[in-house]
Formats: sequence, C-alpha cells, structure tokens
Amino acid sequence: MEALLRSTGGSPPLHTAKISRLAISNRIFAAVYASAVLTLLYHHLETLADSTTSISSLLISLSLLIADLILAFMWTTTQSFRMHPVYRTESPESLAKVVTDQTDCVPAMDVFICTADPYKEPPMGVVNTALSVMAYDYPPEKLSLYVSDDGGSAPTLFAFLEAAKFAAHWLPFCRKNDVVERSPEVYFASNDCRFSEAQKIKTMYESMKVRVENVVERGKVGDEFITGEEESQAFNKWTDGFTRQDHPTVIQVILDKSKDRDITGHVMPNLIYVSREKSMTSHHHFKAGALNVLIRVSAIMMNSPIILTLDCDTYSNDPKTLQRVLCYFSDTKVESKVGYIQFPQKFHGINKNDIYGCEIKRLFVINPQGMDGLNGPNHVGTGCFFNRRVFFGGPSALLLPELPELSPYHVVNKPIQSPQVLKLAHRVAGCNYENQTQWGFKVGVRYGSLVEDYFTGYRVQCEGWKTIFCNPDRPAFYGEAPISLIDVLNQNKRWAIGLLEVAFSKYCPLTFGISLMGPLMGLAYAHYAFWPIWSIPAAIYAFVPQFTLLNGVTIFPKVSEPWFVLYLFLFFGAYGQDLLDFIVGGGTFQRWWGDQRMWMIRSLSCFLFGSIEYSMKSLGISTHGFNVTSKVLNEEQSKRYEQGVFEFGVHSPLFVPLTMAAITNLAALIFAIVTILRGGGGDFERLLMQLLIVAFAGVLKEVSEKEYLREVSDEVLKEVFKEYLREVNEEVLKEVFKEVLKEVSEKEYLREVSDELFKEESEGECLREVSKEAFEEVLKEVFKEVLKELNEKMMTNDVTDVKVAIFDCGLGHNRDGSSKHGEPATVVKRREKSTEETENTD
Ligand SMILES: O=c1ccn([C@@H]2O[C@H](COP(=O)(O)OP(=O)(O)O[C@H]3O[C@H](CO)[C@@H](O)[C@H](O)[C@H]3O)[C@@H](O)[C@H]2O)c(=O)[nH]1
Ligand SMILES: [Mn+2]
Repeated sequence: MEALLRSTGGSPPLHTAKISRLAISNRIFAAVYASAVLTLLYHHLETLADSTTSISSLLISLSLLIADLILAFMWTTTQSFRMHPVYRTESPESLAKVVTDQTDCVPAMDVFICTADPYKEPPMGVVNTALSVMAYDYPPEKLSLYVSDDGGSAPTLFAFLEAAKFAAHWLPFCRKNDVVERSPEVYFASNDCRFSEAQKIKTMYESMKVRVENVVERGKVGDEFITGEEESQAFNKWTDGFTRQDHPTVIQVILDKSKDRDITGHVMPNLIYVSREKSMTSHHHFKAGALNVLIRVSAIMMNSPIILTLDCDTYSNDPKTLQRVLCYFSDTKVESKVGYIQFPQKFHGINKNDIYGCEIKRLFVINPQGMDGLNGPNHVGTGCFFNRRVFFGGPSALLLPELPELSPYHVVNKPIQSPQVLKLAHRVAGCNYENQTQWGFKVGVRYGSLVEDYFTGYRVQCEGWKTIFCNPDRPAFYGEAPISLIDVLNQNKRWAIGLLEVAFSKYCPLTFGISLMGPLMGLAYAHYAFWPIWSIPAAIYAFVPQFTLLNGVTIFPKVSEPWFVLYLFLFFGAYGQDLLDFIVGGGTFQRWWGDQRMWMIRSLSCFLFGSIEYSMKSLGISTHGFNVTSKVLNEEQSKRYEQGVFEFGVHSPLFVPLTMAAITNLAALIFAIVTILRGGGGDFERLLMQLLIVAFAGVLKEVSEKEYLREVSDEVLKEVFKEYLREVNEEVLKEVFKEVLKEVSEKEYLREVSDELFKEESEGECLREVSKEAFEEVLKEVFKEVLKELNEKMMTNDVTDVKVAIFDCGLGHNRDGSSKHGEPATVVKRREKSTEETENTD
C-alpha cells in the first residue's frame, strides 16, 4: 500500500472532505430548540404539581411528561448527527493509472458473501452478487470470494459451480465491452443485447438460471447435473443425516486463481464455498458467527489485508469501487487508523413514494454523514471494506489470535488447495473451534446482539478505530428492500431487539461509549441503541390525547395561551428540520411523508413488540433468533407494490396496537369536530391542540381505512376489533352517533357521515355489526329527545308551524318528501330509508 502511495506522490489529493453548510445553522437552532425543550419540561413539572387533585389527572400529566422526556432525549441524541456533517469525494482517477500499471502494488481483497436460506434468498440472487464482484475492475489474482452458506444447501453449492463456468464467459465479456452493470441479471434486464455476443451470453445465463432454479425447486442436485469426479465428491457430503442445523463443514474451492482461466486465458479470482459445521448443541451466533468463520478461513487461504463484507443481495453497481476505497486505504496518513470504509445501503426497486419507508435515508445516508465528521459512521452490515487488522484489537493494542496462521500479519505461502491449508480451514470452521477463545468477544465480529453490524462497528470505534463514510454519486452497491409491510416490521423488530441488547448491556453507549469516544459519538450510538423506546411517546400520544378528548378533558394549553406557541414551535421546529435534512439529502416530500407514517407504524408495532420480546428474553422466558428477511419477489405482490398499494397482506399481532390506535383516533377526530361545531369558539380554543394531534395521528387512520378492513379479513383480528369497539368504545360510539345525529341531521351530513363510515364494504360490515345495537339505542334516544323538545316548544307556544318545529328539532324533511332546503332528492330518499329503519325498531 505504501508503495502505491509513493507512486501517486505529487498528483491531486486522493480524497477531500467538506463540512456541510447546515452545520452552523444547526448548532444555533439546537441552542434555541434546547431552551424551548427545557421550558416545556418546566411547564410539565408545573402542571404535574397542579394535578395532584385527582389520580387520573396526575396519571395524564405524568404520562405526558414521560413522553416528552423521551422525545427530548431522542432529540438530544440526534444533535450529534447535525453538529458536523461532512461530504467526501474521492479521486479514483489519480489512482487508476497506478492500479492498472502496477498490479503488484495493489492490496489483495477478500470478499465475504453471506447467505442463509435458499428459499428466502434465492441462490440465483447470491450468484449475481458474486458475479458482479468477481467482475470488478481489479487484478483478478488479487481478488478472492468466500461464500458463507448458513443454509447448508447443496443447491446453493450447485448454483456456484454453475456460476463459475458462466464467469469464464462473463468476466471477459464485461472487460471487453466495458459493461457497467456487472450483475448479469441487472445487465440483461436493462440492455437489449442486440449484438450476437451479448445474445450468446444471455442465452447461456438464462439456461444456467433454469438449471439452478430447477435444482432449488427440487431441493437436491440430481445425478444428471453432476459432471466431474470432483463435483460428485463435493455433493457426497450431503448424506442422509445432513440437515441445516446439523452437518459437517463443507469447504469447496470452486475457482483457484493459480490454475483456473477464463475463455480468453485470463486469470480468474478465487471462489470458495464455505458452509461451516453446525450442531444442535452449540450456539452459532447467526451472521456474526458466519463472518468469524470466514475471517479465519480466508486468513488461512489468502489473508488479504482488506475485507469486503456483503449480504447475499448486495450486488455491485460500479466496477470501479475498489479504486475509490484505495483512495483511503493507500493514504498513509489515515490508513493505519482506518478500521473500515462504509458505503450506504441503497435499494433497487423501491416504489415512487417508498410506502413502507424502506429507504431509511436517515439511517443509511444522513446520519452516517453526520458521524463521518466526528469519528466515523457506524457499520451497517453490508457494503463495507474492513481493514483486516480491525478485528484484532485497537490500533495500538494488537490482540494475537490463538493460531499464528490467523494473525493479520501472517504471510500465506501455500496454495489454497494444499492439504495442510484445507485441513486447517476445516478445523477453524468447526463449531467448537471458538470455545475458550476471544472470538466474538474481543476478536472478530462481536456476539451478544442481533444487530451484530451495529455492535461490532461500535466496539471497534470504542477501541480507537476511525471509520469513513463513502457515498459516491453512482451507488456502489444495491440491495433488496423488503416489499411487504410484515417483512419490514419483522426486520425492524429484530433490529429493535438487537439494539436493546446493546442498550441494556455493560456496553451501553451512554456510559461505555461516552467514556471512550466522547459525548457526541456516544450519543450518536445511543440514538440507535435506544431507538425502540420511541414506541413509548408514540403510544402515549396515540392514546392519551384521544381518550382525554373523548372524555372532554383538556390536556393541552388553549390557543390563546403562550404555551400553545411553545408547542407549535416544538412541533414544527422538529418536523421542519427533519424535512429539511431529508430534502437536502436528495429526498422528496412524498417519501418524507411515507417515512413519517412508517415511523409511527414502526413505533406502535415492531418497536413495541421488540421491547416486549427483549424483556421476555431477559427474564429467560423466551429466546429469539435471526429471522432472515425474504428476498423473493412474488410477481403479484411486486405489481401491487409497484402501484403503491399499501397492504397488510397477512394477519399478525403486530397490527393490533396499530389499528387500535387508528380507530381511537378516528373516533376522537369525529368527536372533536362535532364538539367544536357545537360548542363554537370556546371549545375550539380548548381542544385545538388535541384535535391537531388526533388529526395528525390520522395518518394511521388513512392507512387503516384504506386497507386494513379490506385486507385483514382475518377472523382473529376482526374479533379483536369487535371486542374492542364493543367494550371500550360503545359509550364513545353512542356519544358520537348521538352528536352527529342531533347536530347534523338537518343537513345531508348524516348521509355523508354514514358514507364515510360505511364506505368500505367490509369496514361497513364490521362497524355495522358492532354498533348496530348501539346505533339503534342512540336513535331511540334521539327521537325521544326530539319529540320531547318538540313537545316543549309547542307547549310554550313557541311554534307556529309544526313543520318548521320539526326541522328546528333536528328531524329531516317535509312530510311531502321534498326537502325544505331544496336538497337533492337522493339525499331525501336515503334519509327516509334510515328513518324507516329506526321507526321499525322503535
Ligand atoms: O444465521 C444467519 C442469518 C443471516 N445471515 C445473513 O445475514 C444477512 C442479512 O440478513 P437479512 O435477513 O437480509 O437481514 P437485514 O435486516 O435485511 O439486514 C440488515 O441487518 C442485519 C442485522 O440484523 C445485518 O446483518 C445486515 O447486514 C443488514 O443489512 C443475509 O445475507 C443473511 O444471509 C447469515 O449468514 N446467517
Ligand atoms: Mn437484507
């Protein structure tokens, strides 16, 4: 690496960083906002002191205080991302010449690709990822790929044997035609391949795909597919007792750079398939365990100083990425301290408005830029180039592993297929190898959290490593985002559990992190560790203002009070700044909105459930695993996703709190509007804050109205709602209907309201079923009241015209069927019908 730098001496800098223009204004705003937050907390304390009169008002004040304390804490942690964001640029051009001219100078790279389940992660996808990387513009003799298969699946090995044969054609094809999309799937999808060479390659690819998919579908490799002695030996490992959870190590060198050549006689990179040993009796630590096996196996085979880790779906989108990375790794000023260079996770195929908020721009782009100006971004699991040394202690505290061959400084001098190398590789891939070693605790990828990426990045930064965020205009990698709501929620639930595991360990960023990295980095990591506690304020704000509103209790300042302005400032300040960050980061308003909506949905579902599951695990009641996110695209589902249809898809307890909140908000919204319409200015002033919150949470309502009832025709869920409506909300519903009827029956609101409520077929069904009795009850009461009122008016001789009196008391139309106010006939008809119905029951 040093040789490389010397040879670039004198040319322009390999990389530059510039601080964001928003940094200064962010700091000023932070000061102002912090004062506002403190003032609000003071106001809360005051209210709390005043609300000792009744237990319920005390509880309400307390819950609001807790919610705002948590929001204030989260706000504080986000400030780390805003104090010093930087944007980096690299100049790979100044390096390009050197790299091609002096092959010997460039460092070797080991690439790790993890896969765990051939059904959720189709082998063809993994193969595409591997091919895109094998075809990097980099000397192939310096590249080695290791595929970790935690699924222990013969079809996956088969797919890679096929891929190796195809690569012999694909790599020279990419070189010759200067192909940019080096994942064949992406290339063939976006190029029409008119020239005959491309046609030929495409046919070859398609036929490989058919063979692989066929084998995957059958779940085993038929004899007709096994060609050579070597292949047959490899597949013999899959004996009858071989299961995914219990099997010996399988290591297969598929391509060996010392002898394998492509069709033009060029060297091909090493390609090694590794399925580590599994047994029912030992813990495997999921992906972290798989990566540690690869670190050891690769150390024995090549021991390249740079390691690229990729999830099976993260294919390369730019063949020149390695040159970019070398801009940092070859700079001796930073090289010795750089632990890793993280690229953002970007996803292909996200729909226009990103309805499930999968882009997660803040996590993958905005926040890392913020951390990059401090000590460097957190690790996000894929698209990351590691300095191998980072896995063995701090920059100035080398921790030597138990075998000299695993040391990052060990020089490999045996061919990868030599018996000694293979024997040792099998040994270090064994499931008991790590017992009584430092692996996972002080060495390698760290265990103890389901978000091993976050935890490992955090720990190595605590040890003193600096990290770098590299975000080129042309994304270096693309991955697959989950495109169904339940997948998103399950993924986020796993993250929530993993993050809490860190938050409540001795490595809590608030203590451990701050003491080792200073307050800003510590808070940045704390922001993630405590991510799931967002569910607490979200739940409080989704229910407390609503229930108090339904009970006619005012909990927020009146419009005329100065505190109201404070609330407005805090609300719009936070959301405004958030939107600004998002737009500056290249987002659109619609995507921001979708992101907000998902924030609410996440907070009320997976963060809540994640926290519960985490607590159960801590109490030893249950355990949790790594539920791999599906990367399979169902055609129908993709189509609907493409069209932007928000769907729940399946039934899941995850949706219950969400929909409960949606219904409560709907009821509260109607109730508030009615109260304000009736009560006039006073109520408006008093209830506006609550109304705003309810309307805002109506984002959820929007979702539930559109899709929930149509989609989730699931019995269990339906029961839950019925129950809920019946027990919790009967009174409320009665109130609402009563108000609605009394207030608005003269106009055509009844129709409108009932249309609104009964619009969706199934929704109507559900509501009608649930509230039929309540509805009838209410109607009876209303009629009684109306009659009573009418009676009174007639008694006091206040009435000259009976018809007018009926109107004044809120009963519909003229006797002759026409409308007094000239309403359209349809309206009248409808109303007649509803009147008839009620009359029958009366
Ligand atoms: O026992 C396991 C489980 C998973 N994986 C691999 O881990 C990767 C990530 O799994 P995925 O289901 O895609 O999880 P995501 O939530 O989408 O991934 C994010 O979050 C994970 C931590 O929860 C990180 O490991 C990932 O890098 C990061 O992209 C995939 O390649 C899997 O094959 C394994 O190798 N072994
Ligand atoms: Mn993933």
